[in-house]
Amino acid sequence: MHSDSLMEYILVNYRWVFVVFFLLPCTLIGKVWATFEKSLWSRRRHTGLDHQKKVENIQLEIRHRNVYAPNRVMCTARPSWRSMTLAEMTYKKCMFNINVHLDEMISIDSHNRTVRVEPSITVGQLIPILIQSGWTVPVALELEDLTIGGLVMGIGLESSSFKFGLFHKTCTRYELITADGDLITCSEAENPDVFESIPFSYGTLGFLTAIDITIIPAKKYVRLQYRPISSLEKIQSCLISETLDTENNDFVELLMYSKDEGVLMTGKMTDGDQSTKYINEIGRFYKPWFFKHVESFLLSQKNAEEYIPLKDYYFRHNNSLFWEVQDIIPFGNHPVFRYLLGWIMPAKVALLKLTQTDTIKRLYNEHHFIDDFILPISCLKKSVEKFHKHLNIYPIWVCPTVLNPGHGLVHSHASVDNMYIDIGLYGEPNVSNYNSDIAKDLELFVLKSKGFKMMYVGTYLNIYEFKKMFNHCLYQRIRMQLNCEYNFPEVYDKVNKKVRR
Ligand SMILES: Cc1cc2nc3c(=O)[nH]c(=O)nc-3n(C[C@H](O)[C@H](O)[C@H](O)COP(=O)(O)OP(=O)(O)OC[C@H]3O[C@@H](n4cnc5c(N)ncnc54)[C@H](O)[C@@H]3O)c2cc1C
Ligand SMILES: NC(=O)C1=CN([C@@H]2O[C@H](COP(=O)(O)OP(=O)(O)OC[C@H]3O[C@@H](n4cnc5c(N)ncnc54)[C@H](OP(=O)(O)O)[C@@H]3O)[C@@H](O)[C@H]2O)C=CC1
Ligand SMILES: CC(C)=CCC[C@@H](C)[C@H]1CC[C@@]2(C)C3=C(CC[C@]12C)[C@@]1(C)CC[C@H](O)C(C)(C)[C@@H]1CC3
Repeated sequence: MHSDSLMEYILVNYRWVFVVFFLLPCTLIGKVWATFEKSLWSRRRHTGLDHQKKVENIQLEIRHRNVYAPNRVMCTARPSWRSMTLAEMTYKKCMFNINVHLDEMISIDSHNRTVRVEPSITVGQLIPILIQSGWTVPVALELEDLTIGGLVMGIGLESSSFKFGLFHKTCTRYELITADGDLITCSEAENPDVFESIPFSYGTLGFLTAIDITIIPAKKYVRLQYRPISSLEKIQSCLISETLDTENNDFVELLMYSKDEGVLMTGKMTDGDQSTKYINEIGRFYKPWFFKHVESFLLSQKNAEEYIPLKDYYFRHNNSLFWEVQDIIPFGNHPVFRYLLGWIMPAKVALLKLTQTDTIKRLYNEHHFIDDFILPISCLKKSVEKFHKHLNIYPIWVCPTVLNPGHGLVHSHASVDNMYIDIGLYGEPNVSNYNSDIAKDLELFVLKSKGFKMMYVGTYLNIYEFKKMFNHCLYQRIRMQLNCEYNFPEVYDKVNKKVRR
C-alpha cells in the first residue's frame, strides 16, 4: 500500500489512536496555556486594550476595506475549524475577513440583572464566572465551546427554552458595527427593528461587538426527575403537559432510545435542604456519559430523582458531545478509560476539526447525519415516525422551546407564543439507502410541517424554500437601511450546502 493511503487508512480506522495519544495531550497543553494566557491577560488588561480600543480597531479595519477592497463582501476572520459546526465554511476564502475576536466579559450589572460580554467569549468561560458570582443565564448552552456571538447570529436552545425561548430572547441589547464602520446599539427601546433582525442573520447585518444578556440568581443544584416511558403517544402527551407546568419545572428534556421508548427529564433549580438526598456530581471525569446514565433508567424501568450540581447539569452533554464521541473513541465510556484519561476529555473540537482528513470528511458526509429540526410540539409523534423510517438514528435529543410571534427571521407561525420542539439527530443512519436526497426530503418535510431547521450544518433547501421557512421581509428592509447590499452576503449565501462542505 502507498504510504499516503496507508496513513489515510490508519487515520480513518484508528482515529482513536491519534485522538487519545496526540489530541488529548494537545488539549491538555491548550488548557494549561489558556489558564496561563488568562492570567497574562488580566495583568495586561490594566494597561492594554480595553473594549473601546478593540472596537475602534475593528472600525479602522472595515474603513480600510471600504477603501481598498469595496467589491469583496465581509465576514468574520474566525477560522472554520474553530466553529462548532461539522462543515467547512468555504465562503470565508473569497470574502474579506474582519478580525472580531473579542472574548472578554465586560461587566455584571446586578441592579439591572444583566451581564455585558464580548461576542467570542464561550459559554464554558462565561457560565463558571457567573455561577461564582451567584448568577447564571436563563438559557445555558450545554457545549462549552459555543460562543455567545455565534449563538445570537445562529440560534441556540437548551432544556430551559420551553420557558425562556431561544437564547437571543434572553439578550437585551446588542452593540454592532455596520458596513460603513459606524457603531450602533439596539434594544427593544432603541432601533427596535434592527434589534429584532439580528438573531439568525449569521453576521450579514454587521459585526457584533457586545451583547447584554439577562441574568438570574443561580442555585446550587438541579433536582432532576427521570421518567422512563414506553409509548410514543404517552411521551408526546407527557411532554406537552410538562412544558405547560412552568411553575414546577425549570428544565424539560427528552431522550428517545427507540421509536417508542424514551426518558423524560424534568428539573427544578434548588438550593436543597436537610432532606436533600442523593447528590450526583455527573460532571466528575470518571462518571459515565450522561446519555448512558439516562438510559440506565429506561433499562431498569424505574422513575428516579437526583440532585445534580448546577454547572454539572448545564454541561451534561459536553463530555460525550451528546453521543458523537462514541464514534471517535468507541471505548470512551469504559470505566478504565474514564479513570485513566477522562479528566482530559473531551478532545478539543477545534483540534478534531483541524486534524480531520479529507477522507474522514467525505465519509462523514456520506454516512453520517447531524441536524436539528424545530417543529410544532404536536408533530412529535409524526416526526419521530418519519425520522425512524428514513434514518433510524438513536438516541434522539428532544428539547421543547417556545417561539414568540414577530417579524424577525425565526418566529412562531401563530399569533400567540407557541410551543415547538427541537429534534436533534446525530449519528450513523441505520437504513440501507441513506443519501443526501433523504436529507433534502426531511428538510422539505419540516418546511411542510411549518417548522424550521438549524443552519449550523447547512441546508439543501433552495433559496425560495429557504425564504418560505424564514421570513425575510424585515431582514431585507434592515439590509437596505444598514447599507449591507454590496458589503455583506445574504444569510442563504452562508448556509447553503455549496458553501458549507
Ligand atoms: C465513515 C467513517 C467515518 C469516521 N469518522 C470518524 C471521525 O470523524 N472521527 C473519528 O475519530 N473516527 C472516525 N472514524 C473511525 C471510527 O471511529 C472507527 O473506524 C469505527 O468505529 C470502526 O468501526 P467498524 O470497524 O465497525 O466499521 P468499518 O468496518 O471500518 O466500516 C464499515 C462502513 O461503515 C461506515 N462507518 C463506520 N463507522 C462510521 C462512522 N463513524 N461514521 C460514518 N460511517 C461509518 C462506513 O461506510 C464504513 O465504510 C470513522 C470511520 C469511518 C468508517
Ligand atoms: N444547543 C445549541 O443550540 C447549539 C447550537 N449550535 C449552533 O452553533 C453555532 C454557534 O457556534 P459558534 O462556533 O459559537 O459560532 P460560529 O463560528 O459557527 O458562528 C455562527 C455565525 O455567527 C456569526 N458571528 C459570530 N460572531 C460574530 C460577530 N461578532 N459578528 C458578526 N457575526 C458573528 C458567524 O459569522 P461568519 O460566518 O462571518 O464567521 C457565523 O455566521 C450556531 O449557529 C448555533 O446554531 C451548535 C451546537 C449546539
Ligand atoms: C442544537 C444542538 C444541541 C446541537 C448539538 C450539535 C452537536 C451534536 C454538534 C455540534 C458540533 C458538532 C457538529 C461536531 C461534531 C459532532 C456533532 C457536533 C458536536 C464532530 C465532533 C464529529 C466528528 C467530526 O470529525 C468533527 C470533529 C469535525 C465534528 C466537530 C463538530
